[in-house]
Amino acid sequence: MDAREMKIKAAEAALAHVEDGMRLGIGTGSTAEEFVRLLAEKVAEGLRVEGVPTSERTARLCVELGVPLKSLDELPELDLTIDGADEVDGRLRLIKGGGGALLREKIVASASARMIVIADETKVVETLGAFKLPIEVNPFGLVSTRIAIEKAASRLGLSGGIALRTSGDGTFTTDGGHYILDASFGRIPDADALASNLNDIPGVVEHGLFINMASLAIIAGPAGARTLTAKE
Ligand SMILES: O=C[C@H](O)[C@H](O)[C@H](O)COP(=O)(O)O
Repeated sequence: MDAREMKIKAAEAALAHVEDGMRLGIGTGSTAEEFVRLLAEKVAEGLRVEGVPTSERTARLCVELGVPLKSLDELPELDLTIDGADEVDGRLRLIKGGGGALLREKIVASASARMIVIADETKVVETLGAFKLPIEVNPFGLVSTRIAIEKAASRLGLSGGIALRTSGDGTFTTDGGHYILDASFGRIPDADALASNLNDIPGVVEHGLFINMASLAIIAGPAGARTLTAKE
């Protein structure tokens, strides 16, 4: 089974959690897009759902495939969000934002009664941090904010490069008009402490640590899909 087939397996298993009439948060990324394709087939067969997309990219795909959309202001409380992740640990803590959609993803997941993560086996880790942690920042005061992040990380014994994300020949800009700093910490032994320290930095708009948000992860490997629930 190749990587795409594993993503489809995880997306198929997630679809089983979608019920008629649900208000859905719809994630961003290649795995979430497999979910959108399968969801669109069910919508064409008569399933009634309303989706809130977590990015302009996801919104475009939903419109193209006929998945009905609303804004989060129109549907401020959602039943379920289904989204991908860049890393998942045993407590279902996540790193997200590889595609730059972390802010809207976190807002939408927070507005949802449940969040299910879909991913292939390669995303499951013992300790978060091998994937560079995306940190969304306000362009104003970028250098000061980067220094504040370095100091906060250093207080927790973390070090590593913090790079401004680029795209093509310019700076990558999120749907919200912010920049992303990708932090190469390598290993984040205390993700909860890092999340809380980053939350305290004014120039940080949001970070890619999703803690206590996912209630279930559907992980697909060569042998099929399995579910993970948070270990106590
Ligand atoms: O900003 C992007 C999102 O957090 C994605 O859900 C994450 O990067 C995983 O994407 P993919 O399914 O393409 O690996």
